[in-house]
Amino acid sequence: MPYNKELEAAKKAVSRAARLCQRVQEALLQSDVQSKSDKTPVTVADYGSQVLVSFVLQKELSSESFSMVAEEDSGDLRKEESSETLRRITELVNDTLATDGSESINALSQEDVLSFIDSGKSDGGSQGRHWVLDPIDGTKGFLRGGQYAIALGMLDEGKVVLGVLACPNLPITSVASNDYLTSLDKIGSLFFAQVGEGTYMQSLYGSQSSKVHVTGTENPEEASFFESFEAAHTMHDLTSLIAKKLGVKVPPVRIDSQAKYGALSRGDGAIYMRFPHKGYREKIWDHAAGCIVVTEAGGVVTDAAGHPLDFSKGKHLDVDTGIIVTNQKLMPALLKAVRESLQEKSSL
Ligand SMILES: Nc1ncnc2c1ncn2[C@@H]1O[C@H](COP(=O)(O)O)[C@@H](O)[C@H]1OP(=O)(O)O
Ligand SMILES: [Mg+2]
Ligand SMILES: [Mg+2]
Ligand SMILES: [Mg+2]
Repeated sequence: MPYNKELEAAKKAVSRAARLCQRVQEALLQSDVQSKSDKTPVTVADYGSQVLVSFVLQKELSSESFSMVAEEDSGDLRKEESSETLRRITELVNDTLATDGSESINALSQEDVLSFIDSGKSDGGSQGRHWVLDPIDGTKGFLRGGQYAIALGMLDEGKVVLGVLACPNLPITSVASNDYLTSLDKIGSLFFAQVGEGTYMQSLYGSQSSKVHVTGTENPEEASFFESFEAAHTMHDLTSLIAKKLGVKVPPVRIDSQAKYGALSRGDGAIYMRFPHKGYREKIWDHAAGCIVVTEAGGVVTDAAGHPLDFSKGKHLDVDTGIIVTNQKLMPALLKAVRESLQEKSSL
């Protein structure tokens, strides 16, 4: 398969980054939380995860040219007041690499750490290959001890051709209802897909993978839907109006991050809706990996007008109003419910 080598490197990279994130989540200290200039929480784990993914990909694929579009940059970390944070990230990255133990490497210096973060500075686009990384997607979920994902995709000529989602807190069995919050099942799911080859899932700690499919349901009354946990990230009133019009009976399952795409790809729920508040612009790293994981599992991802997502335009995704995800059978009815709800809302 054309992207096998890249897929193996991507799985290795996100699995390592997931271990680093778990260590930080377990020992989450107030001092690990910083604020970027846009006021979103960013932790040593976001930076550390980006360093590890970047490091592993470049090491495993050393013969290929490397371009990556990633969420974090080193600007704030280069400021004097961040020297303790930079020291902690460097220590965390080196400890994670050392406890992995699979190969001997020289410890990374603080300068190496900054430069691995900055190797995610590409703008992507419609030509050549570009990795697309969200080192921690769902930072708010991460800080709350909830769901988050390390999301890594690859673009080739503007199309997403592979995607890997590590979801360290997602049970490997279904999260079809809000009971997942108290699930005692084994947690840690890894989803991966490459174009034309389907989507697979395995435990984050095992190698046995199995093919997954979106649900085949045609009946909205049986369909459950996923949406953001955070009300600031999606209009919960709009999604509940759409769900009502469609005939969905069960309450929404609220999960942080692209773990929603993973859960949908294995049929835990049938619909994912995301309608950010006015003025928010979507980024490619928030959807690239999730999008291919769902489409290769038989699902459909479009904007509110039914257009496929276009990842070839740089860092941003320009979508009409919001993003909707479901299976092929339910999509026509979902699009109709979305259209009617948006009209109703705009006439209020
Ligand atoms: N105001 C906002 N509206 C919508 N999405 C946001 C907003 N602020 C941050 N995000 C991003 O939304 C995604 C999480 O959405 P959710 O968990 O609700 O599905 C994350 O990528 C998060 O960024 P980040 O990667 O920094 O956590
Ligand atoms: Mg962020
Ligand atoms: Mg994100
Ligand atoms: Mg992030």
